[in-house]
Amino acid sequence: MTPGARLQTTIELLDLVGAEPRPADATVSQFFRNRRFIGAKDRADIAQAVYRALRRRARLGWWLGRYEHPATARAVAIADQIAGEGRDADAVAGLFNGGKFAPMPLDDGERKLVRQLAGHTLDHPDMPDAVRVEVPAWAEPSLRATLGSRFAVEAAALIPAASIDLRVNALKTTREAASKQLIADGIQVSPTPLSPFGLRVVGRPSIMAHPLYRDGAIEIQDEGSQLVALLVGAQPGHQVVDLCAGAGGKTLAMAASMENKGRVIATDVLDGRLQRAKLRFRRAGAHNIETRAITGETDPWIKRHKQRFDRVLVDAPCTGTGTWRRNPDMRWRQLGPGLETLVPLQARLLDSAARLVKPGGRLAYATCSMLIDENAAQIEGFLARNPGFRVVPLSELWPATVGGTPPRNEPYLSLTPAQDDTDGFFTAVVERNPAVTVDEAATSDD
Ligand SMILES: C[S@@+](CC[C@H](N)C(=O)[O-])C[C@H]1O[C@@H](n2cnc3c(N)ncnc32)[C@H](O)[C@@H]1O
Repeated sequence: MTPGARLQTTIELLDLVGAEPRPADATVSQFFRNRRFIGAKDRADIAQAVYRALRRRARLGWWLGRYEHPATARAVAIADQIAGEGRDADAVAGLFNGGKFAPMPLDDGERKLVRQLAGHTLDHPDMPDAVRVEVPAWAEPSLRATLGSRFAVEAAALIPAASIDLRVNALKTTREAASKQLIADGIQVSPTPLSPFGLRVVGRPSIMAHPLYRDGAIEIQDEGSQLVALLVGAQPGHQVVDLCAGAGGKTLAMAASMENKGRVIATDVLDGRLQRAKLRFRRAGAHNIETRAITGETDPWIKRHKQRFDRVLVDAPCTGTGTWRRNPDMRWRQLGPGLETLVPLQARLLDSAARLVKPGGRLAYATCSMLIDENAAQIEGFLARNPGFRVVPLSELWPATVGGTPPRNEPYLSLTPAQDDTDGFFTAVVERNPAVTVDEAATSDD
């Protein structure tokens, strides 16, 4: 492809990502599936340019606002090239020549924009803090409340692309053996610092084509997710519920901790996701998982299974603010429900999940959010409503589940990209008072 054709394709894709009501990665994959004639190198360059513009969207938008130019995909691409990449303004203008597959010539407004942007760099001292670190207005107050003086550092760490992490499936192999095989096959990996089952991949090689992936011996899973699943403390023989199991990533990790002994029930409101997860369970050799579609947190199945389970995980639907490194478009386009819907839903999920927990059993609550309203504030609200539960602090939990000492001496685990080089994750574990007998507790819960 010529540079002009690559730029035009980038603009088309930026337009589509903004218009399609689904996550950018789904739009990007579909776009290339429909254009198999685009070679691998061009595809990688175009995808990289699209993601780069999404990661800089606030700053590019700020420049366009400064020069009162509408934020069209063409203008975003122009600003990205000149202010973002430091390319010569005339050379960029020259790509808009209306040639075969190249972008149409610039209009008057765009020509003016090119002149105005010439010589500027992406950051500018007049930019508000939140723009500089790419935080949208809807998340800024909550993120500031959570992070305090670490706001700018943490938000900046959410901008670059995340590494690929693998979880080695202990049902099939060991971390050492998997690591050896991957390295022998030219995929550079190193052990993750916190998860004993994690490998961090260098670069972005294709993992899904590797035999270890096809055999279910490795899964793609952020180190943070691996830690969440470990902290649940599911042991061989336990009865476990993964209430919001989705694609089953954490279900599988728990099944591995249980060595296929005992039972995990994976529930979700989306049956399609559970059906797809089943294939994944099979590939991983996890035989102790049952799936069950539920209608929601008030499903009668929950009432019928009061106090039956040793461990219950609520990996709650959330804003996903901790995953912005992987999904940069999520900052700007709210595809799912907002905080005002999610916070009460999370509280209801917690209260319902609590009903399933045996005396002495544990309820783990996790989000991939970094907002206090979805995290510590939820647990505090839960404890106020459910005095029969106590927090199991990280100092007690970590040595027995992950092993070693926790990264910080805090009651809950709050992983962040700046501190831990993981996605932003929150996990709290609470335990039902073991002294309450099943009958008493069942009555008090009705
Ligand atoms: C964060 S995702 C779960 C990711 C999954 N645990 C994993 O590790 O791959 C949250 C899930 O909650 C599900 N969900 C949303 N509302 C729910 C409800 N009321 N009851 C149960 N699941 C719900 C969503 O369908 C979604 O799959």
